[in-house]
Amino acid sequence: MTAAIIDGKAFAAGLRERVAQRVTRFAEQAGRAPGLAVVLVGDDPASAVYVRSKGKATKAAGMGGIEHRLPADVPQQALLDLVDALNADPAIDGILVQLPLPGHIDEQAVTTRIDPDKDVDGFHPVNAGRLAVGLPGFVPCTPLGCLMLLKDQLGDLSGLEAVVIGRSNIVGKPMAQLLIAESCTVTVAHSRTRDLPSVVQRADIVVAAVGRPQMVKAAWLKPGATVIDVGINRTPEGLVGDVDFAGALDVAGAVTPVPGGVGPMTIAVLLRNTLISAERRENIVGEGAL
Ligand SMILES: Nc1nc(=O)c2c([nH]1)NC[C@@H]1CN(c3ccc(C(=O)N[C@@H](CCC(=O)O)C(=O)O)cc3)C=[N+]21
Ligand SMILES: [Mg+2]
Repeated sequence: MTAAIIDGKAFAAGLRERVAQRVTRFAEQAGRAPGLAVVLVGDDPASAVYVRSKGKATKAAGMGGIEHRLPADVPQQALLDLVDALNADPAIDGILVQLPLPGHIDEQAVTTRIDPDKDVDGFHPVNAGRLAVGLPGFVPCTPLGCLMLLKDQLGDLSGLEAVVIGRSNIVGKPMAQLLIAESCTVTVAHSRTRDLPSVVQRADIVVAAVGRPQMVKAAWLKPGATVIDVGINRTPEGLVGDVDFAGALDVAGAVTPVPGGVGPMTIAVLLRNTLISAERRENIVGEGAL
């Protein structure tokens, strides 16, 4: 048996195209483009690469992208002051402060300073709360991108057994909330889980977000399972996910590759969230499905 390879890169390109269509209509009605501010502190090369690709995608979608670079030793107060200024700027619809931040800066303090209605990352506790209770808000880009791929692959998810490996605020917890809302039976596994192989064995859906290269073994999977690999691990052998991809191809029903799976979805959903923020802020009803 050979699993289907879920083409996240192609799905993301389609989503970006649909976003760009709606951006055109937004700009006609609002007299301006949606604006996304990306803040990068320090000069970590991997972060700089992500920020650059976000900037390119933003412009390709017809949006305004404003990049703010601050030195690695910037005082926390200066970063908070910048966030305050972006919160108050009517041309800015979305604010993203690239994580991780240097050790002297309290990430929670920064994330919580962003206006929840410009928080296109969905990291603010108000947005986490909105997701938990089913109110409209911003959903973190990576788990929302995973959900889009799952629904595209499987249709209705109701009643399926889903296992999320990882309990981060950025991926694991919001992923679990989204799957609960789709009426899956959800298990969240983590580093203290006893007998992870047997937990994964019952899953129709596996979302792996642990950050450990090829940690999820093919032998753990239920035959036909749909496997979403959120891991992006840089190894001497190149970029690899959290799942043994080659092995999974023989057992799974469908699996996302790394690269070309979840990663491109993260950026496409960021553009979607920024467009939705702009439409809400200008009271414009978007037309055309996303
Ligand atoms: N506030 C904040 N929001 C984020 O969304 C955020 C962040 N901080 N910090 C860093 C992580 C990482 N991240 C990725 C985005 C795109 C790819 C992506 O496009 N990956 C491609 C290419 C990978 C490559 O070649 O490096 C792929 O998987 O195919 C990956 C990772 C967003 N992040
Ligand atoms: Mg940190």
